Amino acid sequence: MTQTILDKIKAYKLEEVAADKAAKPMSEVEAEARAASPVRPFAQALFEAAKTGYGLISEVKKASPSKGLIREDFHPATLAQAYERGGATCLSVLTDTPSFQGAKSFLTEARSATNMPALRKDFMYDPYQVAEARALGADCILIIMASVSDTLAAELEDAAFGWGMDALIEVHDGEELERALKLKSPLIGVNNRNLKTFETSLDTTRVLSNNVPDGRFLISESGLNTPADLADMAQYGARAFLIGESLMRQEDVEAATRTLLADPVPA
Ligand SMILES: O=C(O)c1ccccc1NCC(=O)[C@H](O)[C@H](O)COP(=O)(O)O
Repeated sequence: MTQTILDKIKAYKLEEVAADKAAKPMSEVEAEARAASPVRPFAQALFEAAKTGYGLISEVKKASPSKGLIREDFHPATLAQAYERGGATCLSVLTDTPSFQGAKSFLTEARSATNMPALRKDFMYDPYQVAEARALGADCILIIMASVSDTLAAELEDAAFGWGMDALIEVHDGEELERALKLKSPLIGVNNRNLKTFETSLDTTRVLSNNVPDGRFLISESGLNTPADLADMAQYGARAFLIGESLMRQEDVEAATRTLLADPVPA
């Protein structure tokens, strides 16, 4: 069977984590996590923003497997500040290096330059990475249901909650959504991009939104470009969005963020 990009990422990520553990034991990472900047309320910030407008998780993203280099002029702290001035609610910072040209330090730099809560955007397979996320200052972690078992997803979620963080549970189809709903987190991210094929369609949110029950908070992720896209997704119950590429391609990130959020459809 051919390997998907997710399989490849998982393989090198497990090696990376094993090397990290050998270099720095869990006890040291836990000590760093305990000493880190206090947790900022990620989910709560989105719930509040969605009452009167849209919640925006603005992504600090230099490159991707599907698009290659997205932004040459890339300074995480400056970009994060532009997002904040433009009205974003939260940050998402890619910390994976091989596929996204991200870095762990980008998370700390971006978050500490703003007052926004931050998501560690990475591929999580081990509670060690969750403690490390907190040590870097993260307020939320990502759990990609396409890439983990139910048991591991619950273990990662428990670890995040144990550190006082939130967990964004990401799904792309009905089966993953059903599994995600067995977890406790209210944050359900529907990724419009199929991470195995890169095919991106807003139909993913349109279809899956029917099966997101009351009490869960729907976040539409990927492939969102315009205010009309956001208004469209809002008709399906998504009042928060995770957006990277379309904002990262703008010269004036602050103005582009403001424009995107300017005219929300009423809640
Ligand atoms: O973006 C990719 O090409 C990608 C490939 C494989 C795994 C994950 C990938 N992206 C992660 C994301 O989900 C997006 O960075 C995020 O939702 C923002 O999407 P966009 O606004 O389309 O940059």
